[in-house]
Amino acid sequence: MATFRDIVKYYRPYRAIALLSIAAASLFEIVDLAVPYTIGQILNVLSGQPLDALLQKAIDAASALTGMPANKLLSLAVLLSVIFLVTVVRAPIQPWISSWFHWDIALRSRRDYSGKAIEKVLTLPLEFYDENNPGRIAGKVARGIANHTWSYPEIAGQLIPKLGRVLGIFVIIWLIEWRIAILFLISFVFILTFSIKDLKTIIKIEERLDKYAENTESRNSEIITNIKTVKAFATEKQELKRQRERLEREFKVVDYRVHKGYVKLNTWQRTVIQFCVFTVLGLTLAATVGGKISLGHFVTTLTVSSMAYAELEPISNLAEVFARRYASMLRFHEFMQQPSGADSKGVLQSQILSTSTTPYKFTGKVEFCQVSFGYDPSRQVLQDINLLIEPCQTVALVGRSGSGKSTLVKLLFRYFEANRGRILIDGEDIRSLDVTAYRHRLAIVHQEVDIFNGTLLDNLRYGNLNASLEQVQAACRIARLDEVIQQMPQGYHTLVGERGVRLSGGQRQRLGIARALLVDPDILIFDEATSSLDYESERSIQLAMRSILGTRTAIVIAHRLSTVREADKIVVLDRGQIVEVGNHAELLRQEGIYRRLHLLQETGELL
Ligand SMILES: Nc1ncnc2c1ncn2[C@@H]1O[C@H](COP(=O)(O)OP(=O)(O)OP(=O)(O)O)[C@@H](O)[C@H]1O
Repeated sequence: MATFRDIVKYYRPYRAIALLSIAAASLFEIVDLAVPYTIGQILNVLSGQPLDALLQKAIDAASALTGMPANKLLSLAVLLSVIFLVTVVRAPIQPWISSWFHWDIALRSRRDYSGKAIEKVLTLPLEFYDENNPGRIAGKVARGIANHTWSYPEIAGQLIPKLGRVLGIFVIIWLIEWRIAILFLISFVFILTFSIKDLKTIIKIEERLDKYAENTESRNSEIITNIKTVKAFATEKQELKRQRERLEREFKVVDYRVHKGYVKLNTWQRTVIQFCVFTVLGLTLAATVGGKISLGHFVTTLTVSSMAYAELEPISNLAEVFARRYASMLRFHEFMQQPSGADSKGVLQSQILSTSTTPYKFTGKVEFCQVSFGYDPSRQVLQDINLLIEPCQTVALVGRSGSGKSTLVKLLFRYFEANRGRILIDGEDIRSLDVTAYRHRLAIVHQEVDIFNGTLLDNLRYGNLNASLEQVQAACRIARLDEVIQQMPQGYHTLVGERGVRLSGGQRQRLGIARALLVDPDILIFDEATSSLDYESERSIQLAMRSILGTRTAIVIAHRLSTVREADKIVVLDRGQIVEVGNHAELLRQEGIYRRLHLLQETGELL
């Protein structure tokens, strides 16, 4: 569970400058108190009452220095100079000494943590993304960072200096009349203690609210991502109703619990404050009438104590705003504490160093030795997998849905680590290799090929930024994408993705194949690459694949057996185990699962 301390740690790199700027801001707030004090003393000069001893000494010193008599005029001149110093002279200095640094630190920290959040996003394990949708993650990060940025200047530049000012006021009143100072202190402690108690309760509700907001955002993002399904099933009304209910629930908590909580807090605070101001007025007046304090001190005490009580409202507002933001800052911290994936150790460092690390080059021989794996260790998804893939062989993985085909590939990519057994590439355990350099030698064509916003060329070069145009064109020819590109308005420079031309499913897959080829991988994996296409697209992709197979190790996961007929080795998986291995003809003779699947498809039925 994250705490306030964890949040403060975000500013640790700027500790020294933060402490200095907070001290400077507090000092300026305290120096400000010289104004009501000096005005009190001016009143004493004007009404012929004695000045405070220290001030009188200063005036005598000024008289000695200038040769002027220590009269009313000199006293007023000295007092005015004090006011000039702490107001006019201070004015241009204050923003640079205090405000500049508060925002500078907040903005630096925002830059640091935005970078760290992206780092986290890039290194979180894949299963995290299975459990949390993009809307939820993006919302958490955006709210957390924004709230951090706004909170720092308010706390460091306002809340703490204001508390410093209240402390200064207490000292002034103490010097004038300690009994009033005690009353002032008690009232302050009382108000602040009860305010903090109330705020703690409200923070708890805010935490709940933050979770509600996250759920709503998460569903919004799902609606946007799955809008085609929403429209196809005509569930707009249903979605709207559900979101409205969520918003209503959020509103009720915000309005009746949080907002009402703040108004109640404000109500009693104001009443108590006004009562305290009134009491101080009564006591100070009594002390003045009783001759215990001068008229100047009466004015000073009354002014500074009113200033102090007036500070209570902004202090409480700042605390309130902080409380509203606190929950999302804690949640952001919890997100940042998520353990990075085991596969990501050193990923970012090795990417930076990639130019200096020697790239791997494999023949493409892969061995799975007694590999067992379960996402949840108590439920094995793969059991005792033993499989040898020779260099440049084409191996097809076949089996019912959920039999573990994709999981096998995920293990090969090191997205997850096997619970038991080893995976070897050219005889080396893949766990002993640098994960980034190793993955650079692998490429996969997914069923759904991701397109990034940019030109076709950017998308093709995604895995290999150094690929020349000739290499790109050659890869596109093999992937049979060249004829598609020729028809595009700007050829390779046509914008695709979010703000560009929409590509069809088949075109996307061919782009995926060309992109994978440009990496020149030692092992190429086709993950059900043709299962969602029409016959013509499927055929052109099969032709593309045919010209690649045999040039490197290839693993094909396919539901349509027609695409794997020509594989050197077909591996049939069933409930996480290899049950049959052989080529097409051999497996047909075995009269096992493969033959049954084959017959099912021959008769036109889908798996
Ligand atoms: N991230 C995950 N967390 C937990 N269980 C998972 C995860 N991914 C897959 N599984 C489970 O592991 C088993 C094997 O899934 P896998 O995706 O490897 O099968 P598959 O043979 O590729 O299926 P399909 O052909 O339908 O894609 C299934 O029971 C599935 O529910």
